[in-house]
Amino acid sequence: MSHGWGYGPTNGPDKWVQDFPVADGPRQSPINIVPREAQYDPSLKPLMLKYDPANTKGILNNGHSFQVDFIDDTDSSTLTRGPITGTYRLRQFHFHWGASDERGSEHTVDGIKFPCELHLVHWNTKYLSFGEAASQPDGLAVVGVFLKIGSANPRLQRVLDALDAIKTKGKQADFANFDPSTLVPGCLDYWTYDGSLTTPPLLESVTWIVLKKPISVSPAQMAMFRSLLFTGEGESPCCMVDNYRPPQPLKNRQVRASFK
Ligand SMILES: O=C(O)Cc1ccc(OCc2ccccc2)cc1
Ligand SMILES: [Zn+2]
Repeated sequence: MSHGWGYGPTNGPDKWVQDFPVADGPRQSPINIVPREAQYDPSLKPLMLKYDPANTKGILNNGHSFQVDFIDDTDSSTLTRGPITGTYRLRQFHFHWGASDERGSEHTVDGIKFPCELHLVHWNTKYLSFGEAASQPDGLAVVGVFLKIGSANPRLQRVLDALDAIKTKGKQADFANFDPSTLVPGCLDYWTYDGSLTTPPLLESVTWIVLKKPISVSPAQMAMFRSLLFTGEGESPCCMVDNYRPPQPLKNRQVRASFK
C-alpha cells in the first residue's frame, strides 16, 4: 500500500498483508466464535476489572476509530485473574462499528455480527511499557464487549456526547473522570483465545477475552458513532463507518469458555 492502511477498497483488511505479512499468521484476530465448539475450562477464574476514573486522560480521533486514553504509570486501573496471570494495566478503550446496524463487530458469534464492539486494551506489567508489551506473545489483554440494538445506553451517552469535539482525524479533546466498568455488562462470562491486534501492525500479542453478554445501544446512539470522519479537517469528508476487520482463520487454536 503506497498510502496508509484503512478500511477502504484500496487499503482495507484484504490489502494489509502487503505491508504487514503477519496478517496471514497463525494467531490472527478477530475470529468467529462457535459456542458449541468452545471448551468449558473450570480452571478459568472470574475476571477482575478495577478501574479508577481519575486515570482518564482524554479522547482522540485516530483516523481509524476513536479512543479514550488512560494514565497507565501505576497499577490503579487494572485487569487481573480471568485467563491471565499477573497484572495488566488499562491503556485505552475504543470501538469498531458498521455503516448500518446489521454489521460492525469484529468478532462474530455463530456467524452473527453485532452493530458495534468495544475493546478495552490492557498491557502486561511484567514488561516496561505498552510498546514493549505489544511485541510479546503474552503482552496484551483485550476485553471485547458486544453492543446490541435496544434501549439507549445512558452510560455510553457521555462518551458519545464528546464526539462532536473530535469529528476529524487527529483531533483530541479533554475527557475526564470516566469509569469504563460502566460499559461492561453485569455478567462477566467470557470466551478466551490467543490472538492479535485487529489493526496494523496486527501483532500476535493479545489474549482475547470476549464477553458473552452484550450491552445495549440505541439506533440513535449508533448514528452518533457514524458522525465521525476518517478524514482530517479540510480533506474531502469520509464517514468513519465499517472500521472492522472480518473474522480470520482459527487455524490451530482452541476457544475456551469460562461458563458451562
Ligand atoms: O483493535 C484492537 O483492539 C487491537 C488493538 C489494540 C491496541 C492497539 O494499539 C495501537 C498500537 C499497538 C501497538 C503498536 C502500535 C499501535 C491497536 C489495536
Ligand atoms: Zn479494537
